[in-house]
Amino acid sequence: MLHLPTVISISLLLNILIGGFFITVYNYKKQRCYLYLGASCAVFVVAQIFACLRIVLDNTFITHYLADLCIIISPVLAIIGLQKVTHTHSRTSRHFLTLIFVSAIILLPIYAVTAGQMVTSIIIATLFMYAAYLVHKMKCAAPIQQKILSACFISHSIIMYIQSMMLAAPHITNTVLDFHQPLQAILINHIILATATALVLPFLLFVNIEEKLQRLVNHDTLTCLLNRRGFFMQGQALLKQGIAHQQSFAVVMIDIDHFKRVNDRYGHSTGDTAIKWIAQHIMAQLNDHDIAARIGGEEFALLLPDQSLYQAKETAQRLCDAIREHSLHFKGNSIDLSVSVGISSSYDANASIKTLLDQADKRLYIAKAKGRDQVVICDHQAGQMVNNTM
Ligand SMILES: Nc1nc2c(ncn2[C@@H]2O[C@H](COP(=O)(O)OP(=O)(O)OP(=O)(O)O)[C@@H](O)[C@H]2O)c(=O)[nH]1
Repeated sequence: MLHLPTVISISLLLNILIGGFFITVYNYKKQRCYLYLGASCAVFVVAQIFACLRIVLDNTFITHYLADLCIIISPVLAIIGLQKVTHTHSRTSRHFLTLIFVSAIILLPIYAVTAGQMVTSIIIATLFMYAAYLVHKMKCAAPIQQKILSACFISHSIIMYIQSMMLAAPHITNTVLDFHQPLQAILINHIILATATALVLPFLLFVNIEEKLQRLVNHDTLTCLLNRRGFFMQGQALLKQGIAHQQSFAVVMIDIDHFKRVNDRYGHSTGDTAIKWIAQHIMAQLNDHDIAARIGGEEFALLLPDQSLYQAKETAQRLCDAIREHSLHFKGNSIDLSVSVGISSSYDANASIKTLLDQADKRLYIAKAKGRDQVVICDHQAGQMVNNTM
């Protein structure tokens, strides 16, 4: 069996370090999830100190009542911190305050007897189950760590339920049962699991935040499509993959016609709505593996894997038709829009997103020059231009 004072000392030290780390991050980033997680570690440390005082202090109000209350408050703070990360905190914080208040009242007459410990175990077992559910629901790019954290919370919850049953057993069966050893083992497990949870949590949070930052860096906030950077990154990866499978690729450049007039006539906010409206039309034409981006003010780009030039032309044509045939209705105005499209395609193993985009841009320029609202798939070649004029 592990030596209890050693386990407690290591746990205290780790929780102080991790709590201090969270508070430092909070001071730097001002994100309240870190404050709650830091506070959770701090309260866990206080709970352990209160509980350890049993050795030298004969005051059950501090060593049992306050210790138990802190043991309940610590996971509550961790859960609120987790909810702030997952944005699921809307109304539950008030419920947690009520839970702490009700626990404080229930424990008051029973904290010095076994029932107090039992109630505390059941409350924190339930809190840990809820925390496991929150972690399980989290969208995260670190599935292994997410599973480890979930497993920590679930096993913690199970041992707390077992502890409450062991504490209740002698009273229910009316016999003297000696659970001293197993209860001590549970206490050690409880301390180890709480500390392990505090260790895995920061990693998961940083992966989560890194993911959000990546999203912000690679996506356009107005349309939620990829931005130019995201298009180049994802596009190049997709292109490489496709070349390995000898797939063809089409790159499509789309530009809204006379967009300046929309801004000048209806205002910039209507212009923004028009950009979003066009983005929705674009999304409606895409297959699962296609990628779409807003690569400039009123310029969009698509990468259509496994589509020939002519298949891409059909897709672009459908898009042109849909935009022309519908009007944008906004703030009492009915606005007619159209787009011009240039497409390039390649089977070439040396093709890059940049060269395909440059070629598509050239063809887009031709579409504009030819009168807009049309798809062009070929440069001037031998005096002939293959295009589709409306
Ligand atoms: N509302 C809004 N307008 C934007 C945004 N980004 C760029 N623009 C506007 O888009 C317009 C682009 O104008 P131009 O490049 O002259 O092109 P155009 O008027 O669309 O004409 P053609 O492309 O030649 O058909 C400019 O007026 C920009 O101010 C944006 O995010 N929101």
